[in-house]
Amino acid sequence: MTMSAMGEPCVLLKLGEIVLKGKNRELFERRLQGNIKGALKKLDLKVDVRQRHGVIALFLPEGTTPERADAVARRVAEVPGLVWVHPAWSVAKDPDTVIKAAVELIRDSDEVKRGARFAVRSRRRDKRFPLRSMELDRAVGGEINDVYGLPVDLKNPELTVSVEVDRDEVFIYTGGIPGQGGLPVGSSGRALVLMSGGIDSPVAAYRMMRRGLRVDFLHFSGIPFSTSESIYKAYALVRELDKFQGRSRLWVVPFGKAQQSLKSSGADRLQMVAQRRLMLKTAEEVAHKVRAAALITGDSLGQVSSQTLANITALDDAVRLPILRPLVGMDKTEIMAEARRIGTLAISELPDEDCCTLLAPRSAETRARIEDLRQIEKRLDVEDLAVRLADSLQTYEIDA
Ligand SMILES: Nc1ncnc2c1ncn2[C@@H]1O[C@H](COP(=O)(O)OP(=O)(O)OP(=O)(O)O)[C@@H](O)[C@H]1O
Repeated sequence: MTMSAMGEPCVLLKLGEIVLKGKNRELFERRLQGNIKGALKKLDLKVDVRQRHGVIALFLPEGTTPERADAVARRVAEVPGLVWVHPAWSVAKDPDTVIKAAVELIRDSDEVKRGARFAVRSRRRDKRFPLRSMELDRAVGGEINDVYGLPVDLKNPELTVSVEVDRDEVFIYTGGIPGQGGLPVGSSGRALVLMSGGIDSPVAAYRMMRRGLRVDFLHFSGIPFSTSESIYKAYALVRELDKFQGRSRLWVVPFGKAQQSLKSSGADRLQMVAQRRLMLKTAEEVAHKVRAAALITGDSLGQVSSQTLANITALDDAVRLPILRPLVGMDKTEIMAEARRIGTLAISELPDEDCCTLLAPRSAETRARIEDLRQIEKRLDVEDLAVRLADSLQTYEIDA
């Protein structure tokens, strides 16, 4: 399709919750623009990012193919903060041009070939345009109906032609990709995700990135008593999640010996909760180093024995930083569906040797008493151990 005579290829982005922000809306918008530019770096295409009222328009170089524009749209749709991403055309701001462009826009589409039912939806962000939305709908729709003979169906159209009158131009498009919603990564600060190789923690990370947190990832491996497999898995997961924020970092703590010490100190039925408390204490030390203001875990209430209300209370007691648990009220099936959608499920389902099961007792405590845990920790000088573990970190920078 060549439409260069009538306009420029672009991608129109609809902002999510940012539009509800008051005074600092501009800050959010600027951060979102930065994140979008970062996401597009690898595509090697000169993209001109322009902020409009409630939308962002990405102008692409003249002659950009629709396939290339789609690739830009798909990439940008991964950036949190946007609700819709539409590959579009920007056309001159006068009714005749808009009508012609709309007719041309759909000329080669399957819907025209099979005589699909259609509707035009117009919107004006600039009220000075000579036609009102309804009049624009009728003018564009009438012409499409004349030229192609498509039937109009306003209730349940198979093809929707959208026309948006903006400050300097009019955008027209037919389809779009749903965005991630949420807020721009970084607008809520920074947090540290406790990242196992399982299904839940990557989803928890995604959920909190979408609420505006930039996250670092921390993985505990059973090394030296297990292989490096779980590290590869954590790395693969972080690589997959990196599309949502960019420049991700994975920190790995060899945890096997510490687990062994807990076992030797007679943790017994409390081994799992004691391990998790030590992980959290270590994570808190790491959080201070990377300036993270909260910890994130994939806990979901009642899913496994360590996630009873009593045990969660015992975990919260281990640290001062807030522990965010975005999956706490989600069912496993819901978590799995989301893991599939964000691309982490297949990686999580690969086999590995999780450090937690390494020294798991035959029956685990579901009602851990904080006093008992503190006793075990005192014998081990656990605070000092957490500091030493946090010092033994290995880093992996991800540049997906
Ligand atoms: N080896 C680990 N490294 C880092 N964090 C861990 C590790 N094991 C557990 N966690 C943290 O504790 C949470 C609960 O882990 P647990 O194994 O009890 O439950 P889970 O439902 O299997 O979680 P996941 O599916 O994320 O492994 C995880 O979501 C994660 O945040």
